[in-house]
Amino acid sequence: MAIYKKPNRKIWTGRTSDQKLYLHEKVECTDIDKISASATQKTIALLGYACDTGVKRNQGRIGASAGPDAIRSQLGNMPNHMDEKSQILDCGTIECVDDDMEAAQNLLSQKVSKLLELHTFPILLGGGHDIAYGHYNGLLDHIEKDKTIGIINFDAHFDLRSNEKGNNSGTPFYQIAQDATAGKHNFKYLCLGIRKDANDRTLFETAIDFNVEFLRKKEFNMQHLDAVRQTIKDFIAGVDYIYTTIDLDGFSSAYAPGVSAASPMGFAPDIVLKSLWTIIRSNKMIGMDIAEMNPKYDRDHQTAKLAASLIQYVLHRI
Ligand SMILES: N=CN[C@@H](CCC(=O)O)C(=O)O
Ligand SMILES: [Mn+2]
Ligand SMILES: [Mn+2]
Repeated sequence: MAIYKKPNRKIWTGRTSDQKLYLHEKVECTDIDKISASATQKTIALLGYACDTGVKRNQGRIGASAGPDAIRSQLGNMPNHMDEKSQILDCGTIECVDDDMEAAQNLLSQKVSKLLELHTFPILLGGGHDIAYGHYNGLLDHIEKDKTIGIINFDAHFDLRSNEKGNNSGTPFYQIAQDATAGKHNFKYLCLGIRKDANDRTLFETAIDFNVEFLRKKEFNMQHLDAVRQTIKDFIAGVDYIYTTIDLDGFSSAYAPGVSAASPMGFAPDIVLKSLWTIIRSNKMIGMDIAEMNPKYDRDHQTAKLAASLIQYVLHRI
């Protein structure tokens, strides 16, 4: 079972002003069914995915179910540089009940489709990386049947583990690839930040079998900025829409200690921001999420602040 929990206004606190200088003053809390957005207005819709069942099933450190609220808490106190006419909505959270991750993914998909129908741009807050299966399917259900969604994943991991023994936080892109093989859609997947010390040989083989494009962490840094940009641009040119997913464990633990699987050798934020800009400029992005936020292992809210900063970066530019 899964529950849709309405947004909690109380989480949105921070410095106060009479000019909406801070995001908690700009955010409107609204039930998805009560959204009144228009196609001419830019509306960002935040939706939480409070689930770490996939992490638990994948033998990881649990705690990511508290991720969405940890990100909200940090985002609220950030400066608001959004256009006056644009809106940011907190649309609540999907909660996983009795470890029924599939029900949570399913409900998430339905809500994502609804958010697109309402002309909003969804930014989802995780939660384990199983968020990706629910998010992608919600986007897929909304778009025209002959169109292709390209997935851009910032991650240390492919998350292409077989789901033969069940679904978990390490299987979402394998599940999407399997659905594609069954004829549901095209599978186009670019993974940025892959490392040999974080993926075994079989995962590299699976990636090759599914024609996954990827940049290793040694190629995904500011020294290779032009090549990174070109890879992203070429990938985007071959698809109709982009779904962006950021797994916080792709970042080095120096930047993101609060994750389910620690990553000392991960990438740095600067190359992610440059990449996000390339994606945003394409005007093809229809959804984005931030996964694996685990406040239990965070230090000084550093990871939650990083997640909030990434969202803030997108808010002003999309
Ligand atoms: N979503 C994360 N998945 C990683 C976890 C790696 C780890 O536990 O060290 C994976 O399955 O590869
Ligand atoms: Mn990862
Ligand atoms: Mn991942």
